[in-house]
Amino acid sequence: MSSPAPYSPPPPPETPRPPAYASRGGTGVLASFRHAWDGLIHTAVHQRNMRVHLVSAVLVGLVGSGIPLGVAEKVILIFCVLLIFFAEILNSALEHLVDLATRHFDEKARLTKDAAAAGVLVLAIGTVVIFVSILVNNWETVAESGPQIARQVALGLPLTGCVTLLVLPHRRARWMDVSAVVVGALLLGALAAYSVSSVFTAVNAGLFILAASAARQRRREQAAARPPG
Ligand SMILES: Nc1ncnc2c1ncn2[C@@H]1O[C@H](COP(=O)(O)OP(=O)(O)OP(=O)(O)O)[C@@H](O)[C@H]1O
Repeated sequence: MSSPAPYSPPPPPETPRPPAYASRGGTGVLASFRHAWDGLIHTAVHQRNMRVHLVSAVLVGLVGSGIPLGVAEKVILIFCVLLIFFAEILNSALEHLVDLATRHFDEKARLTKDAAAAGVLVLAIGTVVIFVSILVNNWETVAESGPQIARQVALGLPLTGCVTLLVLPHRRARWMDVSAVVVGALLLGALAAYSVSSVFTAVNAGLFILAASAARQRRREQAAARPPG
């Protein structure tokens, strides 16, 4: 005769939580884009690793827009960046799915989340290896690009600082975010004027818009979570 299953107390009733972001209706193509954009912003706001990828991608973009690389190298770098973003977004989706299935410790839940996180890790390590190999293979070009590198560092590091500030989860005064957007946009413009690759300039502009949108969404969520009065 099989022994009765051990008693486990019923889970505490879940307190209703406000939606992470306002759900927008609609089923058209435009609505699909908006939902996808909301998902991207939500991942950037709530996933620490996504914020790390975003800042790292800006650094890759600065290298790509400062040093003249071949088409193949550019395509590989952009593809790696996109692949990491894709993996992190999928990892985040899986985490939500697991949390939806169980709010308790569960071995299968742990395996699922760990496997999804491993997928991102493998891609991130691969990207670093590819990035270093590309720089080593183009070392002559890199060595000849001293002034360009100095300019990318002078303009690019403050831009990276602006993006980092925008994605940081800590509460801060509104003027800090506004200043980061204004200064970042000016730096982007200056970098675009000297860029050797319009594709990487566009990538950095896209990442900057993503960081600014994440900052705006975070402020909205923080304002919504604040007790009234
Ligand atoms: N329900 C669960 N049951 C068992 N282990 C869990 C559960 N939820 C999370 N874990 C473990 O905790 C780790 C972190 O899970 P969490 O949901 O906090 O994701 P996270 O910190 O956002 O992860 P990541 O660093 O991949 O973004 C998981 O990789 C897993 O090992």
